[in-house]
Amino acid sequence: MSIRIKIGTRGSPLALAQAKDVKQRLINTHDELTSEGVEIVVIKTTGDRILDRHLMSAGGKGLFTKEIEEALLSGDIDCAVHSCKDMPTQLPDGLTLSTFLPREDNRDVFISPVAKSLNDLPEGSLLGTASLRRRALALRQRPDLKVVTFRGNVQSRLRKLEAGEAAATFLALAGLNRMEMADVATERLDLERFPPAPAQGAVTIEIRDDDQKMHSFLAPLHCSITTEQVTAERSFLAALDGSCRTPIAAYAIQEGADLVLRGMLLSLDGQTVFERSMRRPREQAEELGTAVGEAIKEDAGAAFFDQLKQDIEAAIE
Ligand SMILES: NCc1[nH]cc(CCC(=O)O)c1CC(=O)O
Repeated sequence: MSIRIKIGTRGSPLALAQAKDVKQRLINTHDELTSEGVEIVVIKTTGDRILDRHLMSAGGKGLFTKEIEEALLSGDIDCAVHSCKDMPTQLPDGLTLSTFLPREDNRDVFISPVAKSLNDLPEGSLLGTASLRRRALALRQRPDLKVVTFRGNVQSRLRKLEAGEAAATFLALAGLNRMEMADVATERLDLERFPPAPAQGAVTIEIRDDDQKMHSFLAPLHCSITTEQVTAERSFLAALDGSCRTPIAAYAIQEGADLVLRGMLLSLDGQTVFERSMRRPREQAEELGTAVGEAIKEDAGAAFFDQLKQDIEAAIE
């Protein structure tokens, strides 16, 4: 009997590259599965339609997953492939992130036609980014820069840069690698100086949580190292702010039997930075994320969060 699987995904070139990668991995690990047996179903999300407003004023991360999750719950698709960093920390009832693929490089890159590095940008240059984290990290180093919101997929952001709408932008190296476009990067930013978003560089597969068959079917694709890292990073995010309206960075790495998580919270102008690094046994990834998040929350204090909220509301259109 032939197997048929429907994989749901957004339609951006990056999302399609990731869905095709999952399809290929499934075919490689399941002899009984043919290319015709796997259908990639492109689903347009609210987030893809809203291009005129800042994402966060329109409602945040869930906008890119809502329609896909509805298709999953209704049985129109069997699984959904996502960039893990775009996933809200809370999923709808009945759904779960069952599988994490081996992680790509999680660093950000700096891209500019006019400067070799962030430090080399002319005084007062325009930076194009919609990410509060990238904005804060850049301003921390270069408070003289001005920020303009860059939305849309990787290709459209690069077109805006080309058209001179900003002097520089930042992108995730992972996405560029997956689209074989890493040569557009001007400078690779190191993790210490420019820490990534929680879960950056990881692809995850979402399924119905009672779908044992799909869970076992996807098992050969699962990477436990990535799962530990991403679990710690997302639990850090959840402890601080599940809504992603916060300039937050985090990355976890294994050191022997331990997992070490570095988390960072910044003011929008990058001039105030709270950071913590903690270690726990690898099987306590979730607790590690919570501990780092709680510690930073306490360091920052309620007044910091009140001010941050005001700054963000004033900054986004
Ligand atoms: N928000 C869009 C998004 N979601 C995931 C990636 C990159 C791929 C990844 O982090 O896995 C990107 C583009 C970018 O930030 O450059």
